[in-house]
Amino acid sequence: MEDGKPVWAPHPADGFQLGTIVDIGSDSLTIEPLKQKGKTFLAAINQVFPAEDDVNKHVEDNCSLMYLNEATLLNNIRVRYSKDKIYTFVANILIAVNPYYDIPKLYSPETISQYRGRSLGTLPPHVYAIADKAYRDMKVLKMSQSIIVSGESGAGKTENTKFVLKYLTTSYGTGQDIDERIVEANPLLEAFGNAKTVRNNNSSRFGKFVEIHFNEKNAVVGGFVSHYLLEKSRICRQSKEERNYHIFYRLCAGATEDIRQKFHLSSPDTFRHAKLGPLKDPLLDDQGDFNRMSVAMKKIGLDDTEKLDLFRVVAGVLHLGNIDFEEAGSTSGGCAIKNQSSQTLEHCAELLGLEEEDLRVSLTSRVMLTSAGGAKGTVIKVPLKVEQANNARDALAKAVYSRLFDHVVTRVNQCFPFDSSANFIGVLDIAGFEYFEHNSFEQFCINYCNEKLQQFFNERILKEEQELYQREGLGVNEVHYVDNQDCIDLVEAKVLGILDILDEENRLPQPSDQHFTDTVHNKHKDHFRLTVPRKSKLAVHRNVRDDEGFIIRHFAGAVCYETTKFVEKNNDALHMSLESLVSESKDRFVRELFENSSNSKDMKQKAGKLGFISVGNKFKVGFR
Ligand SMILES: Nc1ncnc2c1ncn2[C@@H]1O[C@H](COP(=O)(O)OP(=O)(O)OP(=O)(O)O)[C@@H](O)[C@H]1O
Repeated sequence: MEDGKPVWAPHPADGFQLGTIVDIGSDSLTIEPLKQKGKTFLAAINQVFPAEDDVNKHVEDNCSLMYLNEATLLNNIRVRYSKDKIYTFVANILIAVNPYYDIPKLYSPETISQYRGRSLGTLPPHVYAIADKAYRDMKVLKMSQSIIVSGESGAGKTENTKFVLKYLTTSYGTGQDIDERIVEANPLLEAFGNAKTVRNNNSSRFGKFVEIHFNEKNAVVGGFVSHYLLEKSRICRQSKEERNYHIFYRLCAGATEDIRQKFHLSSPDTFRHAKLGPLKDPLLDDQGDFNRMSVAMKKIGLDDTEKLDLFRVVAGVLHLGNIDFEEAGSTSGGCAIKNQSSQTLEHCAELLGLEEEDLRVSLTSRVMLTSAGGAKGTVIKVPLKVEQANNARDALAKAVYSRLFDHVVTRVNQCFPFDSSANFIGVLDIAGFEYFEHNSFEQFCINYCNEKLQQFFNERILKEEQELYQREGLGVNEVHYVDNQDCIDLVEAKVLGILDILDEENRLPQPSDQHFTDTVHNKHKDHFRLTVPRKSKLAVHRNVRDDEGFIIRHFAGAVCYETTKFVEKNNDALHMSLESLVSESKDRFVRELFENSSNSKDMKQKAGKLGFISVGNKFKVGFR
């Protein structure tokens, strides 16, 4: 840093501030802000950085800055953002900042045609430039390519993913129906897999990898969507200010009178699973979205019967949530369905193709096979307590809805079939890093995935690039970065990892969140990445007891997880009586939802043995 020249220094409250150094201490500098003369503040020496000569000038690629440091990189993006230039390159990586409004012409057909066939860097940074590079690389290298989209919840991943799809199908499609179908599949997926959260009115609650397939002549021939675990807990419980999946509200708001009557629908506030969060949001138009979704369904080829099948099951899940139980008042210690719920039970049975009496029995008792004693293998019916029946009801709702979502994805894939393809361009869009005031098992799983993605980025960009520089003899100084393997091990290591500790807890005769949390702390007493909530910088977390939560220091920041319901949320098992009930539904569609599940038999066996199927473990396997 040169004498008298402006520097960037981290202000205690206002981010990096431009100022001059007025005094030098042993480990800190006194900075006088250029805009607030006299209001000096202290900053650590190693966090004060030289500023560019003209801080209002911006460059299209961060790599072209004279000084490369955290402050100059951020300032460049900030200056560009203020001029509606939301995209910035870092060599062949693209940074996008969410503008939260439609920038005129940014994604127009003219802009699409401008980027066609143009090398990276010849036009202003744009997501179209990345899509075109992927296409040209696929063509030249004759290899499939993938684009990874990563960022916090609400950063704009899904929107940019859609721009990539639109760009590729418009520029390199065959002008046939299929191009439009690939783009139109999104509203349907989003209706069933997205929800309003505190961060994002249209937050994807599932991860996806979308492949656009090309033939030998490099023209679009079809697409394929793979999805990763839908956030199931949302189906029965949402945090304050959040909603369930869009489809529940859209169906209530937009269904025709005929459908409303047939499916016994009314306003969302009459349904337990839809009324928790805000019913109305000024930015959400459930009725309009229902109409748009219906148009999209038609465009991708869903006929009326298929549409009604989907809606009927959604209505069934809504009614299921309204079934209430009370103590049976007999010596059995079990429970019964409340009288007020009898009509709901009837509706639910009708919509899901079940016998009302069978549903009643399966929700209030479970069938078990004795495994010991003289009567080995005898079927006995065990009455459920109110709490257990509530759990069984919710487990059924989650199972039915998530199978329905699997079906939606499968059905979407049938809309853009292809016989063969030469290569594909894949776009990975998974739920972004999340941290709230209160974080639970969902945030834990999502952040673990993002930790894995960050590791991939570290390996691919930082490690491999540096190895290449070394091999080619470029005297570039080594860039040190924080390896996050220790954080990943903390979560996924065999036996000692948090996910395995949680699975172990689920297998105990009387699992508890407190015992699980204590075990995590005991097994990782001095782990750099793990600490007790008391150590949080935020007062709200300091009230959380040691056996009620833990803090993990993630690559993107420390997150305090409250472990209440971790054990319950980690268990995906549906008791066998309910599982067989729905698998034998009179309704062909419902029956097939359960028949078609790829590993349902395997799962049933596991659930039978352990009474437990691990959600966390599914995440772990999914992201290997
Ligand atoms: N380029 C853009 N132009 C205009 N609006 C945008 C753009 N990118 C994002 N948005 C707005 O921000 C909202 C959130 O973006 P998006 O859903 O893509 O975030 P996300 O990163 O996928 O979040 P999540 O991880 O929660 O799914 C969008 O619904 C849209 O309103």
